[in-house]
Amino acid sequence: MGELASKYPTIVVKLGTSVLTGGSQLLDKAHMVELTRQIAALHKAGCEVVLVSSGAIAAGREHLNFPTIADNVASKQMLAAVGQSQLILTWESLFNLYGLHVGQMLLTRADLEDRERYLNAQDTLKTLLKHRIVPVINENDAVATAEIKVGDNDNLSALAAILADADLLLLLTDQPGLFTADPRSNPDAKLIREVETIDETLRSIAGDSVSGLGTGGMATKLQAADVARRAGIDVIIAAGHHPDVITGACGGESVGTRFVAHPAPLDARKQWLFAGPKQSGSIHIDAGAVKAICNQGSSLLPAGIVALEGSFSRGALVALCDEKGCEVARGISRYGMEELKQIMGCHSEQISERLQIHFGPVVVHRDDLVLI
Ligand SMILES: Nc1ncnc2c1ncn2[C@@H]1O[C@H](COP(=O)(O)OP(=O)(O)O)[C@@H](O)[C@H]1O
Ligand SMILES: N[C@@H](CCC(=O)OP(=O)(O)O)C(=O)O
Repeated sequence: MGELASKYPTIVVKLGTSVLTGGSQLLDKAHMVELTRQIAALHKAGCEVVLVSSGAIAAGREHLNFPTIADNVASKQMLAAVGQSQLILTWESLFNLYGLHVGQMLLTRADLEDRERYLNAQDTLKTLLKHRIVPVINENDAVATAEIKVGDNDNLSALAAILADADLLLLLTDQPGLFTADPRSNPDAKLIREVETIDETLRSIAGDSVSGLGTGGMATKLQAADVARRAGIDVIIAAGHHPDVITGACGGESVGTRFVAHPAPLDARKQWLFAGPKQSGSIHIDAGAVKAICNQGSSLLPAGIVALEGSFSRGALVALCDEKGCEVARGISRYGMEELKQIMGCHSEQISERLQIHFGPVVVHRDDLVLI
């Protein structure tokens, strides 16, 4: 590596709308130059850097001179369609200052849900990196409907980090990190420097976005951190306006809130399982099954099922919930909802008596299961 030393060979930097606009209604181009300079320095030092850039909707509003339009999905999709091209033009011209090119990748959940499409997206991303082009990722807002949307760029950036096999996910926002409460409404809130586990208590302090600019606030950043650290990726949430924040974070300086990567990360297929598809239903299981799955590494058998929710077919991703309704695991069901209605609560040997076609004694195999 060159003069600048980075602890992390592959980095995903996510820039929220709050950073790109500096809280205003306009893209803050001067600050975008500053962010580009830092990314280019890392690039020069030999790092692979992926950018997840929000700001399409804000850029569209600005480019159309703040039009009076209906507040609905179609209007937002129009703004995103106009703004995304402005945004990518801006990034391309800024990276050109440093002799670099960008490559645009617009993704939706549908691109990541299907394992083959996921692997295709991964190939494109890795080829861009191999050719030293800076991938710039955003959600494909212009076409994404609610059903196929990731919905926020924090979660999208965690998926991008998994796709890129990144070592660090850097979430840059308008706050110095995760606080003990939303600092906008709690002036006494304290910055949390390091997080080792993400649990319900931590989730309860991470609120939504109140600025009207961002999507998801700290709540989606915590979800993203959870997904990424389970994949063995360090995560830092920090202020996008902090001087040299990108180069500093990559050099190992203490900035913002750091989430330590899980010491025993999920393997590649389970990372995809946890991060890619949406659950299409829930299987409620009894206390014995919870214990077997969570403490003994067992598969789910029909005997432990007490109730079913939603509608899903064989091969779908489902949530496994305990008797209180809390999700304890997530996995691929080898039986569809209608088949499970007939075999729930029964012993595996009875499956063949109850179903004409059966797919083995196990409903969710331990290899297709991720604990929450
Ligand atoms: N515990 C918390 N610590 C820090 N910020 C919080 C917390 N809870 C909620 N927030 C809010 O999250 C916002 C950042 O998220 P968001 O508005 O979505 O920005 P971005 O565009 O960067 O994604 C902050 O402005 C803050 O008001
Ligand atoms: N895809 C949208 C941004 C969605 C989003 O998550 O925004 P943010 O919370 O600002 O990162 C856009 O480009 O406007």
